[in-house]
Amino acid sequence: MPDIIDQIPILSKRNVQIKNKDKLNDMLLNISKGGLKKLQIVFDFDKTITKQHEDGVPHLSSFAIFSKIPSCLNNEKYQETVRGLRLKYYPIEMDPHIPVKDKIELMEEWWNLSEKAISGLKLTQKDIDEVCLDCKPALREGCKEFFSTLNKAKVPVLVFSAGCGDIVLTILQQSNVFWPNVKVISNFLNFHDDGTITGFKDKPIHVFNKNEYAIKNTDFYNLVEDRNNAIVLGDSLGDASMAQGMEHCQNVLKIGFLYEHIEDALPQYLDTFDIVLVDDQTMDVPRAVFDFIRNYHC
Ligand SMILES: Nc1nc2c(ncn2[C@@H]2O[C@H](COP(=O)(O)O)[C@@H](O)[C@H]2O)c(=O)[nH]1
Ligand SMILES: [Mg+2]
Repeated sequence: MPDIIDQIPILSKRNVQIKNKDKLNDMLLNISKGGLKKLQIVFDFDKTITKQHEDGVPHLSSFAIFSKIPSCLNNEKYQETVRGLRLKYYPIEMDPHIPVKDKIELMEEWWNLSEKAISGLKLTQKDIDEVCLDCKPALREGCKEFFSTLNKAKVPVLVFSAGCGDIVLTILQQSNVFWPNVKVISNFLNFHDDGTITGFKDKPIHVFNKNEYAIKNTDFYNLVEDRNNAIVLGDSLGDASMAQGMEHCQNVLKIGFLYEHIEDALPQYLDTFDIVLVDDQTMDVPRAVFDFIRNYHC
């Protein structure tokens, strides 16, 4: 069996952690044999397409960016509510000692209360455009090049986010990475004619239900029906299940970006992701894996 991992030098870097090299080797071989015509890529957005931190300063999530829109910023009640929610629920989301099954109900609570908090706010797409330009969240180094390569290679890309879909889409557009091959599934806002938010367009997508329920019967699902290999990239444990809704996928390579609680969280990340990137704010490893698949000749 050819040793694929050794043929991708970057996988030997110190911050690249792999629990089961044989499994990864098989996965890389099968995906490479399938080639690009059988491949699809699913990205989480917050702290996956965007960086987790910039010189140690944590990056804003799409909901945090949303809350900086003037009509949100000046709404004391809204600010107090979302600040309190984030203080209560974010530590739970990231706590490596709380089992995922115990987090699900709490994340549902967070997203339902978030939806309640934003209902009644009044804003326009211009507000969203401006706050994204002001906050200008940094994409991971190499992300723009990676998205351009995937577009040229006609590989379908899904950006699957439990964040605020209107913010996510606007950032992708402003960053010039919203290519024709890219689809977004996220919590898009529903508006009254007068610009008042009535809630999310669909059932809330939180970090632990980004799977089949949200992906079935979408444009993306129909687009990738004959693509049975996937690469899934995320920063939260729940992101590893993003391709769960595509049961036709035979090989799902999961790449996890770990930055918080590294020591405590690493064992769980190694059990969940095939490749764990410790404090890596680039797309270097995913691009090297993709290049290997693209150039593979059996
Ligand atoms: N500052 C806030 N962050 C929030 C809120 N609700 C969720 N979140 C964060 O968003 C990401 C999900 O986005 P994804 O693109 O990574 O799926 C999640 O990790 C939460 O921490 C909120 O109300 N305020
Ligand atoms: Mg994320």
